[in-house]
Amino acid sequence: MSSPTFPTIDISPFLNPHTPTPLLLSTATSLSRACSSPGFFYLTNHNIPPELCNRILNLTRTFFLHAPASQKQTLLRRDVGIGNGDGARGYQVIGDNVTEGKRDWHEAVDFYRPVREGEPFSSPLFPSGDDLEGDDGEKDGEEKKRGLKRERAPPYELLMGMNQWPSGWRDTFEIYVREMLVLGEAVVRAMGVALGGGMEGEGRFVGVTGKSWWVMRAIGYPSLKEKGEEGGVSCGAHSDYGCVTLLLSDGTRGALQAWVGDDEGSEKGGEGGGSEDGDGNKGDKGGNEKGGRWVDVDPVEGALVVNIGDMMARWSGGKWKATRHRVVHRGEGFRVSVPFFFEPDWDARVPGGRGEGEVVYGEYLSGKVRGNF
Ligand SMILES: O=C(O)CCC(=O)C(=O)O
Ligand SMILES: [Fe+2]
Repeated sequence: MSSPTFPTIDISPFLNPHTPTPLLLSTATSLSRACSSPGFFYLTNHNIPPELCNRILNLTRTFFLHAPASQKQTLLRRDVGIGNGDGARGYQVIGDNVTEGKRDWHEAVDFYRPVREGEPFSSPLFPSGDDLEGDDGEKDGEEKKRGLKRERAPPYELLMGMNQWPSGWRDTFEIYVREMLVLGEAVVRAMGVALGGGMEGEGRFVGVTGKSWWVMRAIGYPSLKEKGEEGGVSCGAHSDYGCVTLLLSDGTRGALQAWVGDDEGSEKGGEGGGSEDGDGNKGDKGGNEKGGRWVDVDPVEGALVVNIGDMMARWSGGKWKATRHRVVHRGEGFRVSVPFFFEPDWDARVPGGRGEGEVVYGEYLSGKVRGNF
């Protein structure tokens, strides 16, 4: 497969409060070009310390390769109504997801925004608004001081449970989440400028992502070769369905691939046909392979790989693409990646896409996770 020509966006102008306007505008223009086509790009000067990224990847690798089966069993994602299950958070074994009749050859731990007091607002999924968040990294100290912190007890509604942290992960990953939220906000400010045609657009997405219902997946991919699954996929073709995906991965090459070359990668691309995944971050699967090709999106030292999801494609009025991608790891070694999905607020209203009306993001996400779509 030929080398990718994915663009690089230096996001530092949007992280520095003293950046002169012309530089902000030119960054936004480059970003817009990258989001229109190919819909994947490298993000540099993002301010995430390299040591933190390494710690995240090392914790992930060590857990998947060395954690005792009993720990994985304890963290298992469970269905709503079963123990502490919320149908979303927790550990998934290899082969849990099936795409086009083939098992996705990865294991993963999924985390979501902690559920906080009074959130997510008017959702019928969470009518009381009374529960306090027990695993809230951001307000942890403050809540403890005020004597408010307590664990919420199961049973949980769909998506409303507690994050299941492997031992030794929580402190480091919560720092990482905070960094990702700062970065995500900078990226959507730049996107607002890009779509708004000037600096007045900068706040456009801040109001609908300020309480981002983020998702983070820590993923482990054994080589398909080692498992005798050469014909299979590590993660089947899909578009992400939220706003912006910020992907950290190890140095494995030739694994992540993006569909480049036609518009079929956008929201309703392809003929469907993917089966339910329930991963909490996947848009449409399946695909029509005419008129384009799969191109490797190899890791670049110090850069994050970024792509946009279906919700941002909708907000762009179809100008930008939620490019389909997949992972096919047939090389050597065990690959790890940690995508962070910077998503809309639970109650954000997102305009209709092709053939679909407006959606409230939390309801849309619930439908995806429940597998009704
Ligand atoms: O592991 C990767 O490189 C990408 C994973 C992915 O596309 C996803 O989880 O949505
Ligand atoms: Fe994805």
